[in-house]
Amino acid sequence: MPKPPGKDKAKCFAGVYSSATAVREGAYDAAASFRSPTGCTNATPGERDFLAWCQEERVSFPSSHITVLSSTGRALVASRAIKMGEIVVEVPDDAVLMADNCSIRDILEEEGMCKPADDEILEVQGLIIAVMYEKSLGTQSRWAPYLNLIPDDMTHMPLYWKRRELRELRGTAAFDKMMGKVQYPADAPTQVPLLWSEVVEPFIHEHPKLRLPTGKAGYDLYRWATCAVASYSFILGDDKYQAMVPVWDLLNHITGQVNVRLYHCARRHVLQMIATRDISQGEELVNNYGELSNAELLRGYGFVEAHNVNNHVQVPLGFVVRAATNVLQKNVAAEAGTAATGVGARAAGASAAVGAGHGLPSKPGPGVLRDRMSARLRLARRCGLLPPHRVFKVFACRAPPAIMTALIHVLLASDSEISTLRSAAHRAGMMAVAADQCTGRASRSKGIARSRNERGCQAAMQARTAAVVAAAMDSSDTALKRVGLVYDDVVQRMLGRYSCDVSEDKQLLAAIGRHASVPARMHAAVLARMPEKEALLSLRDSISTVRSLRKSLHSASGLQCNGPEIGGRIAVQVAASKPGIDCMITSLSGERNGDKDAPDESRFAAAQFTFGFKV
Ligand SMILES: C[S@@+](CC[C@H](N)C(=O)[O-])C[C@H]1O[C@@H](n2cnc3c(N)ncnc32)[C@H](O)[C@@H]1O
Repeated sequence: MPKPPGKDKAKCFAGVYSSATAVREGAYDAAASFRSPTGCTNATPGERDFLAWCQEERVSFPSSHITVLSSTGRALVASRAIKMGEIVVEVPDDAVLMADNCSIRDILEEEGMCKPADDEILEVQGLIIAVMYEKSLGTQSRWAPYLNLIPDDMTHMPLYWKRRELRELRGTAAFDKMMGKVQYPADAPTQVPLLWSEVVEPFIHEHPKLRLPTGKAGYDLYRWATCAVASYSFILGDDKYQAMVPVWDLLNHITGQVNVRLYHCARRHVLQMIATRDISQGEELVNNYGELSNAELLRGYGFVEAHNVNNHVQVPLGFVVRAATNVLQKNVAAEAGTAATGVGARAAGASAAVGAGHGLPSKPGPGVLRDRMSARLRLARRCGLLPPHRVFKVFACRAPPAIMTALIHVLLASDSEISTLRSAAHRAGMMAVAADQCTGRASRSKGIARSRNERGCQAAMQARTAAVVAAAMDSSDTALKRVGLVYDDVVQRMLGRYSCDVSEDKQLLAAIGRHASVPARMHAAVLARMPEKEALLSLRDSISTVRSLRKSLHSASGLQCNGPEIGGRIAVQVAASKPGIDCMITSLSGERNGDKDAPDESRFAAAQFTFGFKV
């Protein structure tokens, strides 16, 4: 069960939003089409200058114009019907603003803030300083008309929210990321006060000739530039150049409605936006900022959506490890208690039974448990069970990622189970490499160039992953019950971090639906945090029985892989330890290599495939 919110949390919620003075009736038109409570940009005074600047810089968007829409605010809209494949925006390479081409490029380079910097975070800070400097030059900057179009007012971004308002985001991915608690910290805004005091303020002091403001004025400019880079910049090309791209950045994001794609024409040195379908006159040109949840949209862009299929909750790896440690500890304690009172393990109930066979001393010190978890995490890493950026994404109404369940299984495994798992994974990896070498030779003889090493490693990793997932599927009901206890612990802890529970969020949204006036930031916070809680509650449902847990492994939703399918398949079949369990490829897509006589799956040169399990 989730921890009920403490008194202080309930008070904070009720005091601010439910009091008669705060909730005014009639200021919200729920019947109108959705408009994010925060973030819709207004027109800015400099639009005419910007259009003249675009002409000078040969930035063109002949089939569209800037307007302000009631649903998304300022936007780029088709002035006439646009055909699929038409170029709708063209920006010469040298019109973009980057750390590498700004007026203080040499200084930024000397300071290690241009590409390639030692740390990705410094590259982002390099662009932020470039934007600060160009902005501070005023009309002297080559990009002045462009920078003037970026709103001066960025207060929709949570970076400007008051502490009390930020508390409403507690528990969300937005909050954790802003605080630098989870995920890779490079992309802004994250740890802003820290980066200001450790990177940017010292830079300003060391370069007084640049006349960048210091103190509060300096921090204000830094905070604005951070928001501008977070919500208006792009990452270009394989080299991942962080850049401000005029006009490209006038497009809003609407999940599922993207109608352009981005392209770099190296021959003509221009960045292009190309229509991906026919677009009618008056229709908004829509970009895709990524598969982002409301919490992520809010942190990075300051807006939220009404219905966002990308909503999910991010479960930090650390939570899973801590929960597994707790479950182990409780089981050891329960067993010790059982032994002391002489009650049989069966009579002591599930708790003691699920701890059986962990092979730990009756009172393991924190060091013992830590070492044990570290060893299991090393195996998990080798088997591809650690998620990107150390967070698992869990969606409502979808099974939890199979690799998350498999990881918990590994974390709880006894020493003897671990050695069996290790050798199964090793065998699977070896088989994958061997199989890959065969298919690699065949592919090369057909003139398909692929990096053998890379493919081999990828195939081995996938096979090891499949082997440990297969082992988790194959484990006893008792072992899966242990996994369920860890999930319960994770869900409970995560739900306990929010400022209130989901029913309070629902009440608030219902009040908004009844035309109650609620502060915009509060409304946005609810739309960011409620789907996360719903995903956690749905996770709890989907792991409530051993059967559903087993099913979640069968769905193998975390096992979508890119790479050579043959190696994966053979190794997976070898890895399945019990007769009757077979792993097969359930879907294939990719580039066909043209060999009509080859078996079905080998006809794909670099395929995307999904492992499925058949029991
Ligand atoms: C890259 S800019 C897009 C252009 C921006 N509307 C403008 O006129 O300057 C990103 C910002 O646009 C706004 N935005 C983008 N998509 C939105 C949406 N679906 N609803 C509301 N605001 C949106 C947010 O303020 C976001 O920070």
